[in-house]
Amino acid sequence: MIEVSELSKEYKIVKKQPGLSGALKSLFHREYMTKKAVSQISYSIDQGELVGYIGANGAGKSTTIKMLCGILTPSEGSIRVNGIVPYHERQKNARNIGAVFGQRTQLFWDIAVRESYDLLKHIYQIPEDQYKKNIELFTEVLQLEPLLGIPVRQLSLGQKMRCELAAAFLHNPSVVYLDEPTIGLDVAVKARIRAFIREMNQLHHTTVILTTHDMQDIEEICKRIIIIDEGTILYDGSLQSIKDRFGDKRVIHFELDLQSPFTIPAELSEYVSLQANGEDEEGRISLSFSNQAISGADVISAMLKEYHIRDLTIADSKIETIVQEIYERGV
Ligand SMILES: Nc1ncnc2c1ncn2[C@@H]1O[C@H](COP(=O)(O)OP(=O)(O)OP(=O)(O)O)[C@@H](O)[C@H]1O
Repeated sequence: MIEVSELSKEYKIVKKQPGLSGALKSLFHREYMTKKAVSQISYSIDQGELVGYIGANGAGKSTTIKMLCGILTPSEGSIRVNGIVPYHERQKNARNIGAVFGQRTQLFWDIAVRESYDLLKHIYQIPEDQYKKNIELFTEVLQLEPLLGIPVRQLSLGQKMRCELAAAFLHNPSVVYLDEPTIGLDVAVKARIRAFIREMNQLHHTTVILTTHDMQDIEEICKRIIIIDEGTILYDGSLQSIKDRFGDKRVIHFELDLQSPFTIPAELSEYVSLQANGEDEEGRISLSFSNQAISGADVISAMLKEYHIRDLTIADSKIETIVQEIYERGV
């Protein structure tokens, strides 16, 4: 139902000249350079799939989602969503999709939430019974009742996000794109939002493409993940198979009293590696290793012999660790 083939997107950006004279010069003569944000990606997604679209900052996730929604036109390649080319038929595509983009709102700022929903009902021509049913269900699952009479501008971030999600699903779209739907929210609101997304998928077989930096979102919602790095796909497959493949990876975060720069103790050098961010001024470092090769207890005891450890935490979310490893070292 979503077919992406050899998709690329380049941005044309103005080359900045240094200093005031450079700024003045560029008023008259602009030099451009291109930035390849997405490069030759291909995949297909079936109806009803829950896909996590993940990658480090600047990897190309939002650019891809914007092309899927029809907001941006690809530089090369093609997209079809339910047979529609989104950037050619934006309006037709919009009837089939829902979207939530982080901080931006599709609700009307100055009117009560319920009135925004009424307007969306007219825009999408949602039949009365479907509208009523959805409002009732969404109000219950997302606990919207106390919010419906309030203008969007008076809502907190978490309240607004719950209202946004309801708006995105109101017309029973076949695909919903969610860009960071849980960013900055408290644990209870995150849980409610995740439960809502799962319920919508079960009820209507809605396809959900979710970009997030929160690996708990991925664990709780997605069956498949696509990892993107510098515009290309690093991994596309089931969450379970990546866990099976990399599930032995562990990370321990240490806070050390360092007198000199950190070096890995000789007895660990074969088994552990220092994570890419190295050490910070507080003496914090992270070591990753395979627990097939060495146990966490042995890593800690070797560290204790050489360093004074102020504190340590063992990374608790496996997928978090795996993804960090993949971002740093590839698949
Ligand atoms: N409008 C734009 N003009 C020029 N370059 C852009 C534009 N939008 C994004 N980019 C660049 O394209 C690359 C991919 O950006 P994109 O926003 O798709 O990444 P992302 O994976 O969504 O990142 P994040 O997790 O930080 O949201 C980045 O290098 C970014 O600087």
